[in-house]
Amino acid sequence: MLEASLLTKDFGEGASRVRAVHELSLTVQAGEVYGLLGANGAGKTTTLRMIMGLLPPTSGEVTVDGFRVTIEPEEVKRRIGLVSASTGIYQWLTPREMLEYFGNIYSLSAEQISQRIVELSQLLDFAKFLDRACGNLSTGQKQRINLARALLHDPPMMLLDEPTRGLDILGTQVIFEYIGLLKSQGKAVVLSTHRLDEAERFADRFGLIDQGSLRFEGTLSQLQEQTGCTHLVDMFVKHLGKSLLAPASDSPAAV
Ligand SMILES: Nc1ncnc2c1ncn2[C@@H]1O[C@H](COP(=O)(O)OP(=O)(O)OP(=O)(O)O)[C@@H](O)[C@H]1O
Repeated sequence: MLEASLLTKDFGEGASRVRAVHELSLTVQAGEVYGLLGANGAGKTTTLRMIMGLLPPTSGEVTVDGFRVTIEPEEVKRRIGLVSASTGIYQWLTPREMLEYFGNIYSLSAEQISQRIVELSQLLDFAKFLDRACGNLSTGQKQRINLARALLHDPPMMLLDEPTRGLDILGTQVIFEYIGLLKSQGKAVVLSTHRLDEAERFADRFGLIDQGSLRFEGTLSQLQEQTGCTHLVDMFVKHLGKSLLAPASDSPAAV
């Protein structure tokens, strides 16, 4: 489903040039949750942005469902949904209007849009406030609309960038259920998070990224074998400890 091959991203020029991601390769299959884990500034968001076609890689390639992001970025975008802590909501629109708006952007027909709104409002339990202004909804209710928006075009692949950041226990629970839903629907999921407990609970495989490079990769038992540690948190402290303590701006390798 997803294949990222030797992705590298440099920011800046000359002496101030910084390598945020260095020759990172990973694959994610349909129905699999891949936990992309790393400290602040490790390169997670930069990697996700390259996968989505929002940021051109300095070198390397991403293929989603057979489409190469450097050649057919629109085909790749069409196959990916993004949930990020910073996604905004249109305060003056109702959830129905907002989903109609995004459905049009994704070139869905009016019939497809109204069918998806019915399905998603049942799945994510927001039928009761479909026609209330988003500005008057609670944080948790707005979050459900954002989750629905990411699924509207029924993409086979979902990127979740720190999806529980800033959420309370109930909001976090909604995200947990959402990940379960994505898995049951056979989506390929990349979950980028600092929350190692969350990752350990949901991910089938993990990539531990440090200073832009994937240092360890595998299932929990493979990582346990590779690192000699039982839990993800111990792997971090033992093997990536220095970067956990370093300020974010010091993390990437200067090139
Ligand atoms: N547009 C940019 N220009 C210059 N440097 C950037 C840019 N975007 C990211 N970086 C740098 O690249 C490095 C990797 O950043 P990135 O946001 O990918 O890390 P991250 O793992 O997502 O971190 P966090 O968990 O803190 O969000 C950081 O040092 C960051 O400062």
